[in-house]
Amino acid sequence: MGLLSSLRRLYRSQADEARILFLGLDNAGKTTILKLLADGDIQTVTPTQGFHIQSLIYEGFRLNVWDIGGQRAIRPYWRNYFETTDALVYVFDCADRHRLKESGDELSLLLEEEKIIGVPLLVLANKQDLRHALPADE
Ligand SMILES: Nc1nc2c(ncn2[C@@H]2O[C@H](COP(=O)(O)OP(=O)(O)OP(=O)(O)O)[C@@H](O)[C@H]2O)c(=O)[nH]1
Ligand SMILES: [Mg+2]
Repeated sequence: MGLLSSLRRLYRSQADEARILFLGLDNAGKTTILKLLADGDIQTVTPTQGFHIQSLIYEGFRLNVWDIGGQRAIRPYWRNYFETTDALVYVFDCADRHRLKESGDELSLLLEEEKIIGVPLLVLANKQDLRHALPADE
């Protein structure tokens, strides 16, 4: 799977597991992506209150993904999860054009955080199946 191999490449250590942080605005699709990767049922996905941990195994490598809720009230708690993170995945809802700026602003704030400096970042342009979605390269 492309995303899992990308995450594996982001993290070049010899260790056999990594801690990955999934962030992005509410409704971006973080939990859905993880459930799909884990072959889970995406019909039952509801907004994440707090956080959810999903373990994914890729070619013998374990990714422990911390999926944090993106609702505005929860965002101040994102920083509590920065410590010991090996990579950060930031998910954009490309179909929600009204909130692209808000999402970009949150990402900019994140990148100013000292604990995140040097942590590999993967930006995921989600919801590309929707006709009005902004293409990933934009
Ligand atoms: N069309 C489309 N819908 C998607 C996609 N990914 C997620 N969704 C839908 O987007 C909605 C929100 O998905 P979630 O996975 O709950 O979003 P989240 O980022 O985890 O949201 P929070 O937990 O509130 O931070 C759900 O209705 C999903 O079915 C996608 O790639 N395409
Ligand atoms: Mg969620």
